[in-house]
Amino acid sequence: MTDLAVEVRGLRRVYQARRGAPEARTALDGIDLDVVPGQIHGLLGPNGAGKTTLVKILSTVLLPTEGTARVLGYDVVEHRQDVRTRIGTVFGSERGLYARVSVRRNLLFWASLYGLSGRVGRHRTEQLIERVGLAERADDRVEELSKGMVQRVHLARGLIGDPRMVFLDEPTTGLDPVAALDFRALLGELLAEGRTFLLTTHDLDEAAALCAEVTVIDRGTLLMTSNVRDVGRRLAAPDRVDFDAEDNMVLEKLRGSGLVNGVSELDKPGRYRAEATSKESLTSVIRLLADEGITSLSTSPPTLEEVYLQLVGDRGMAV
Ligand SMILES: Nc1ncnc2c1ncn2[C@@H]1O[C@H](COP(=O)(O)OP(=O)(O)OP(=O)(O)O)[C@@H](O)[C@H]1O
Repeated sequence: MTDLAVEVRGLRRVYQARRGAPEARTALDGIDLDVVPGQIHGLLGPNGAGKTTLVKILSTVLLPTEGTARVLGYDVVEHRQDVRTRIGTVFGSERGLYARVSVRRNLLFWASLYGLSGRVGRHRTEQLIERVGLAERADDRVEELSKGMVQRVHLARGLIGDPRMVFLDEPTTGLDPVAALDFRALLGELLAEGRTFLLTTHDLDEAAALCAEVTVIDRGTLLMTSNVRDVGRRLAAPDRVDFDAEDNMVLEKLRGSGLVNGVSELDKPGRYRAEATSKESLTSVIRLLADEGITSLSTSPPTLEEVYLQLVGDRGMAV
């Protein structure tokens, strides 16, 4: 028995050719993934990378073509029901809720689908309504709510079975910044209760802020799994050096040194960023600056966004 919340090995999924789609399409081409319990694990990748396909297999909605996937120790094919009763799914789209029915009745309905008894279902429903901050709107129809409120109902629905593992597919898409922050704060609380989340998102700042680990996939293959803090160190990309300079001479010297790819001015006037050509040249850049009497130095590894862009490259826009 594994201690991992999600353990995926050699997972492939081919969508077979059919009328209207004459060619078979390989959405996942041998993915391995480990998700440590009690964390938010980010799943990143451009459109069509295979993220939704992976999440659908993990939530037992779709069968794999090859390979294995276990969720909370249970095989998604052989122990489908064990997986289903222990997971929650929150998809960013509007599916899964009855627009003309109240928040409360929607949740009661999902509680009964989950097999909760009337009393437990009612209790859980009231708890979750409170939890997601919708007590005053509980009798409103879902169609009368704002997008952010609907997302909260989705989250409440995903939590109705008190799942240990929650799959979130772009949960903050379309939310205003304040609503997105609220949503993230709520995730933080849920995390503290010992749940595990697999979060699909296109928002790299969100991933960097929320996730302990991130996995990047593209064209059905894994490009990287990394701890978010170490993500910048995963690439050969060299660090940057930020420094204050009053004198253009220093900038010219640096630019002519062959040690940097470029020097650019940052938001603050007089503060610059030099990108070293390699890890080795970084030391020489620092020495050169120090020799010029510049002491206000700080180095930083590439951000998640920079790493992502380097991995995915111009595939970001191409499908
Ligand atoms: N039902 C389907 N039938 C055929 N091909 C499909 C089906 N669902 C997805 N695909 C294909 O599988 C590939 C992966 O799609 P998937 O939806 O998993 O990507 P994604 O990473 O979730 O993309 P996005 O970020 O756009 O949501 C794509 O090429 C897509 O066209």
